[in-house]
Amino acid sequence: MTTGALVCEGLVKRYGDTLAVDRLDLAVPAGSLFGLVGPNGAGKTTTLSMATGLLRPDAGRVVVDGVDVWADVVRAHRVLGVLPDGLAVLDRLRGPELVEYTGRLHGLPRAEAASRAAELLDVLDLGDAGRTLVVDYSAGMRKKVGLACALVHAPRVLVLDEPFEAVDPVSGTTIRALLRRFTADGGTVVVSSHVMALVEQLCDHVAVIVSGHVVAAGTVDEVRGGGSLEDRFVELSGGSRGLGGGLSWLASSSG
Ligand SMILES: Nc1ncnc2c1ncn2[C@@H]1O[C@H](COP(=O)(O)OP(=O)(O)OP(=O)(O)O)[C@@H](O)[C@H]1O
Repeated sequence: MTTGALVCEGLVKRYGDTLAVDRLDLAVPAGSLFGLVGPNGAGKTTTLSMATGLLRPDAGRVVVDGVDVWADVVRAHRVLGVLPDGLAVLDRLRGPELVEYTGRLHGLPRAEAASRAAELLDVLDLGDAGRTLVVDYSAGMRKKVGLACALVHAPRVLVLDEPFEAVDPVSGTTIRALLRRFTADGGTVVVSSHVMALVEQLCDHVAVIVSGHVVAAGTVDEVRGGGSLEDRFVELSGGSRGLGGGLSWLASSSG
C-alpha cells in the first residue's frame, strides 16, 4: 500500500447521475504542506469530506496517520483537524465557547480547552470578538473560528477546505505562519485553494484534481514544470474557453 500521512485509494462518490469523485488516488507525505487545486466542481470538497470522515465514500479507502478512517471514524477524528467547507457549527455560541466546547468534545479538561481557545482566538485576532455570537461573525471570522476549532486538540493532520477564503491579508499572513509552524513541528497540512500564487508560496506539494480524479501530483516544482502553477492548472483543466463572442448585450449598459 502507498504510504503517507493521508492516503486515499480508489475513492468514488456519486450524487445521482453526477460522478463527483472517480477512483481517486492521493498520497500526502508526512510533514508536507499539501495543496489541493482544481476547477469549480472538480470534486475537491467531496474528496476532502470523504477523507475526513464526514461523507461516506461509495468505494475506496482512506488512511490517516495509520488509521483507516471509515473503519474507525472516532479514532480518525482524534488525529484529524478539519475545517470543512461551510461551517455547520453550533453558531449560537460565542467564539471562545465554541472552540472550548470543541476541545471538550475531544476530551480536553475544561481549563486546558478554555486556555487553548483563548490563545488560538488571540493569535487569529478574534480576541475582541469574544462577546459576539458566531452566527453574527463575518465570513472571514467564521473561517478563523473554524480554524481554531480544527486546531484546539493539537491534531497530527490538518485538512482545510479553502482556509484563506474571505480572510484579510493580515490574518492570512498569520494563518500561513501558523501552518508552517504546524508542519515544522511534525504535523501535515492539506489545503484546498483556488489561489495558485498562494499555493505556490505556501505549499511544498500539490495535486490537481479534474473531473473527480488526480491529473497531476508531486512537489510544486514537479507539477508546474518550469512555468507557473497557474498556467499548468489552466492547461490541465482544459484551457480557458474565453467568452466566445458572447455577452455582447453587456455593452448596452454603458449607453
Ligand atoms: N450534495 C450534493 N448533491 C449533488 N451533487 C453534488 C453535491 N455536492 C457536490 N455535488 C456535485 O459534485 C461535483 C463535485 O463537487 P465539489 O463540491 O466536490 O467540487 P469542488 O471541486 O469542491 O468545487 P468548488 O471549487 O467549486 O468548490 C459537482 O458536480 C457538484 O455539483
